Formats: sequence, C-alpha cells, structure tokens
Amino acid sequence: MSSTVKASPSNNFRPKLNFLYGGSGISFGSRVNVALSKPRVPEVLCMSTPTTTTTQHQVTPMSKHNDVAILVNGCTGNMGKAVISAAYSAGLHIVPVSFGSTEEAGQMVEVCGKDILVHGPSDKESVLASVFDEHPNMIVVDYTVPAAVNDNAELYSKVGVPFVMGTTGGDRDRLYKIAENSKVYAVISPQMGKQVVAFLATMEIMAEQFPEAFSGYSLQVLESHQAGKLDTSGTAKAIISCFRKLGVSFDMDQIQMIRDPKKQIEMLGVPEEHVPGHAFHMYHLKSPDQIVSLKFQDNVCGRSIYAEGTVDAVLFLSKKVKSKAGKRIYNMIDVLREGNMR
Ligand SMILES: NC(=O)C1=CN([C@@H]2O[C@H](COP(=O)(O)OP(=O)(O)OC[C@H]3O[C@@H](n4cnc5c(N)ncnc54)[C@H](OP(=O)(O)O)[C@@H]3O)[C@@H](O)[C@H]2O)C=CC1
Ligand SMILES: O=C(O)C1=N[C@H](C(=O)O)C[C@H](O)C1
Repeated sequence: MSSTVKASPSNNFRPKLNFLYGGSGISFGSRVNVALSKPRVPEVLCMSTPTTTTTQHQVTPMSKHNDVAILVNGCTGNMGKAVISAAYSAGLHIVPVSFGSTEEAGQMVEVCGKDILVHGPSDKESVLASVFDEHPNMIVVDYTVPAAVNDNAELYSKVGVPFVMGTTGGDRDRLYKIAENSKVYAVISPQMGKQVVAFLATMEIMAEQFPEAFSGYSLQVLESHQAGKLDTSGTAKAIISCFRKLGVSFDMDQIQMIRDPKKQIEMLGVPEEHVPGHAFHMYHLKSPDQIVSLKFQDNVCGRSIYAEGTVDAVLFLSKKVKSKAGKRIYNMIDVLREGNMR
C-alpha cells in the first residue's frame, strides 16, 4: 500500500501580522498510508518537483543547497511534512530516515513523494550515528511532541549531530543545558516564523531599553491553536518574559488557551479552513486606572511561515558548522540578524 500526502493550498497562506494599538534507512519495512494512521489537516502542498536522483539513503533535488542534508524527526506530523516540502523546494537533501514509537518502527511513510523509513526507540542512537556518518553535513530538524524534547535533544547531542529544535515544551532549561554541555551546534526556538520572530526581537529590545516601562500595568494573554496542540504556546511564553522585564506581573498559567473550533471561528475570526492549522496570539496591556490600553496581536494561518523559517535556520546552522563558529547555541533572532529575513 503506498501512501499519499495530499496537496492543500493552505500551507501557502501568507501570515497576517497585526500590531494593534487600541482595538533517516538501515533496513526497510512495511509502507503505510500516513493519512490512514492519523488524519492530519491541512495536508502539505509539495511546492515543486525538482529533478531527483535517489539512492538508498538520500533523495537529492538538483539545486544550490544540495550539499546540506536534513533529517526531519516527526516526519508524519503537520510540521514535519511542511518542513520536508519547504526543504525539498529549497533543494536540500532529505535523508529518508525518521524516528517514532515502537509501533511505528519499520514503517515506510511517503511524504512529498519521498519514502521515509521510521525507526523505533530501541535502535535510534545507532541508526542516527550511522546516518550521520554517511551524511556528515546533516542537520536534524525536530518537530515532535513536548514530551520528547529532552530525550531527543539528548540523542542528537550524544551523537553530536547539529539540530534545529522547533518543538515546544519539555524542560527548556534542561534542553539548553544538554545542548551546551555537549558542545553540539543547535538553533532552538519556539517560533520559527521570521516575521513573528522580528516582533519578539522588538519586544526584547523594548524590555532591554525600557525596563519597568509598564510597571503596574495588567496583562491579558490569549492564544488560539488547532485542537491537537498539546501545550501552551511557547511563543506566548517568550513574549510574556519580555512583558515581565517591562514590569508586568504575570504567571504563565494565566494564559488563556483556546482550542475549541467553534470559539475560534466565532470569537476570534479564525478562517474555517485554517482551524486545523493556525496560531493567533493576543496580548492586552491595561494601565492601573484602565484608561490606557495597548494591544499586540499576531495571527498566523497555515504553517509555511514556520517551514520556510526552519529551512533558513538549517542553512544558517550549516554555515556555522562549516565555519567552526565559536558560538554553538543560537535562536531565530540570531538567524534574522545574519540577514536571513526573506
Ligand atoms: N517553532 C515553531 O515555529 C513551531 C513549533 N511547533 C511545535 O512543533 C511541535 C510539533 O507540531 P505539529 O507538527 O503541529 O504536531 P503533530 O502532532 O502534527 O506532529 C508531531 C509528530 O511527532 C511524532 N512523534 C511523537 N513522539 C515522537 C518521538 N518520540 N520521536 C519522533 N516522533 C514523535 C508524532 O507521531 P504520532 O502522531 O504517531 O505520535 C507526530 O507525527 C509542537 O511542539 C508544536 O508546538 C509547531 C509549529 C511551529
Ligand atoms: O503548535 C503550533 O502550531 C505552534 N507552536 C508554536 C508555539 O507553541 O508557540 C509556534 C506557533 O504558535 C505554532
């Protein structure tokens, strides 16, 4: 049975960003149909189909970036598929290996016309080491689940393979410690959409230059994502850290999470076709006497903004590895600062 990842125009949707003031193969197994194992909507549109050469462990589009190889962990997930599509369009090698649960081990999945072999937890370290040996220019991209963040970072760090961690959640302090202690190269960011990252950078600058500027102000934070999102928004947490430096008192558990499609459409105006893939963040500051109000909002529909940013992060990290840069742990603001704002 061969699997097909159907095209959907939704991943091409341009983000709307508002700032409102006021209002992976060592052996081969069975092939599965990704769509049958778990419905994931919206599906990925494979943007282009460059000429390819295929060997056992690599699928090679003909392009300027084909000296960079990526292994996407979580390849059957929404972001995994979006990244494979964007990376393929950019001409990166897609290493046809990924990792998953014991039940998924040995399954061959097809994403954007590429057969990717999923390995289980038991042999992940030996498989990754072997693949890295075969592709020394490889970077792992992780879009899995919050509960896997720390173990996965430990795996990449132990093998020494550079990684881009897009997955949110887990123990973030531990994540940084694991990466720093191993001296591995990594880009870690809960937000890969560069325009949203530019907003985050602006907030960091504001917090640095005007500490306590909003002292006494109250803050209301609301974030809306597809119902399958397991954790509270990592982006919201990063922005709130800036508001705290600006003098605002706010606990992360005060974040209002909206996961109900009805509310998303009726209250927030999420376009119905983007209910399965959107990220809206709203931050509302009010003065102690309630007479001054500031609102910041970013509304992203689809996932292309993150997939494209991830490809830029991979290219950025690849350069850092090649140049043997002294600094090893980066975030997306570092990627923007290098002029990767396209
Ligand atoms: N940094 C950024 O800009 C962005 C970050 N994200 C974050 O990325 C993560 C993934 O999001 P999304 O793709 O929407 O989620 P999905 O649920 O669509 O995909 C997660 C995938 O990870 C797989 N998986 C689960 N556990 C493991 C494991 N231990 N090893 C390998 N694969 C595993 C799942 O398989 P199965 O279903 O079989 O369990 C699934 O295929 C989330 O944390 C999300 O918040 C999302 C968008 C942007
Ligand atoms: O799960 C998502 O979809 C997203 N996760 C990230 C987060 O938690 O902030 C980034 C974006 O919001 C999309």
